Amino acid sequence: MNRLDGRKNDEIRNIRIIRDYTKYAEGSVLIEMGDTKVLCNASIEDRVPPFLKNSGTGWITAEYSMLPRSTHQRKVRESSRGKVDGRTQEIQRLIGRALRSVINLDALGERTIWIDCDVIQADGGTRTASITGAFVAMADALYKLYRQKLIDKIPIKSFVSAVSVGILNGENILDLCYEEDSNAQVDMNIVMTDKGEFVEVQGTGEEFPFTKEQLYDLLELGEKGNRMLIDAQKRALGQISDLILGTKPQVVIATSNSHKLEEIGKILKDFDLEILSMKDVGLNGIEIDENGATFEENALIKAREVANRTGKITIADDSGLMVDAIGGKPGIYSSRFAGENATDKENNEKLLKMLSNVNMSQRTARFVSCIAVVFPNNEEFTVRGTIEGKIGFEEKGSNGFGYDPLFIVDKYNKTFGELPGEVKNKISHRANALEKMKQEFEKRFK
Ligand SMILES: O=c1nc[nH]c2c1ncn2[C@H]1C[C@H](O)[C@@H](COP(=O)(O)OP(=O)(O)OP(=O)(O)O)O1
Ligand SMILES: [Mg+2]
Repeated sequence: MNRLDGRKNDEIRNIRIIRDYTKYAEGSVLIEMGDTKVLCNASIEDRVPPFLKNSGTGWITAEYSMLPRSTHQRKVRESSRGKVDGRTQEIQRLIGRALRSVINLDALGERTIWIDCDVIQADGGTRTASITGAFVAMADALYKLYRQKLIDKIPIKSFVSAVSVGILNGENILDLCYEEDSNAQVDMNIVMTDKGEFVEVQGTGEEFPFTKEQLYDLLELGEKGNRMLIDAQKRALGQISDLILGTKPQVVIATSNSHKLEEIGKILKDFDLEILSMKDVGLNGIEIDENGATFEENALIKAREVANRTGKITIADDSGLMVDAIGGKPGIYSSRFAGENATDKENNEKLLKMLSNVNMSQRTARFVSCIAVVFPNNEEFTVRGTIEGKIGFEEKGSNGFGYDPLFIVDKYNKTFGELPGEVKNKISHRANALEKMKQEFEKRFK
């Protein structure tokens, strides 16, 4: 069957989760599922309803509302009508139940999390989108409490999301839009955790009762949809997701240079990170056009490309040698100094030749390493490290790579080729850049 928007039966609509959407709420998320858009805000209040007073336990409650012009025809505001209708009540209770099911309310302490879901555009599945978005808003709000050290861990037991499934013209379909929903014979909302458990199943076959077999098939489809939604939540939450799940953040080192991979990996050892190579993420050998005008631009080009392809935190390095006597060359062209596929040896020979008439005092140079870090939510930063030295008259030592045998480190009067790797990794341009990166990470990971 061809669906209205060309989707396959088991495909969800395009999902977009935008965090920090408004500025006052502790957690604020705009979730879009196709044309359905819901603003989900989570607010923390330092008290609980009377029935929980002095119990040490927290509470989560939700309100849901549709803006007047979220639908085809204007809908009177419930506040103007003076009462909340049955559908609204039913939905807000559903949202509250779904979120409470995954929170350890004891660990929350005597606090209430208010969840406000306001539908700004409705195209089917507003209650399910509300749950999926509200979970992210709630996680953000709880993370704030955690950062303020008001709670010692985020009291989330599982992720939770919701999706609709249904039977339309005899076929099982996932994530119905409004028009599909209004014509469906069977209509079901499925709320699930990341462990594949059901929190709630609401299914009706008003005109067309359904069989147990059909129910099983629909549950399976719902499971598939929820898995994709929880992936999207994890992506949107980034590091917070790792904190909740107790998993190590995965970081991809986007380099085709095995020496760099080794150096960066060693320097990052004291971080609680899972380091992945290009090979680990199946991107070994991809070509990235380093056409930027600066080290920073090139590092960002590499990191963005791999972050986009993997959805993981990505680190890239763009580095090179700058020699004063030749106006800072080879600079960003260091790896292709003697031609597009030049070897280290060819590059070194070319450099020695260009400097053959330059005496030692004029052979000052520095290595530059620019490290770019790109996060799945498109946040990014760059840092730069350098080390000063001089270019020798001949290659010395066989440690390291690239221009290392020619680069005499001021402090040691030895080349990087002669110095042991441990020494290089403590003082190099890359070590300096990574130290700055570490400071940036500490701001984000603690
Ligand atoms: O510690 C170093 N010791 C010696 N030479 C170095 C160093 N750090 C950078 N260099 C030189 C090697 C290469 O000629 C160029 C980097 O070029 P650059 O494009 O950043 O790296 P790349 O192409 O080898 O790997 P990739 O771009 O996949 O990360 O600077
Ligand atoms: Mg390169």
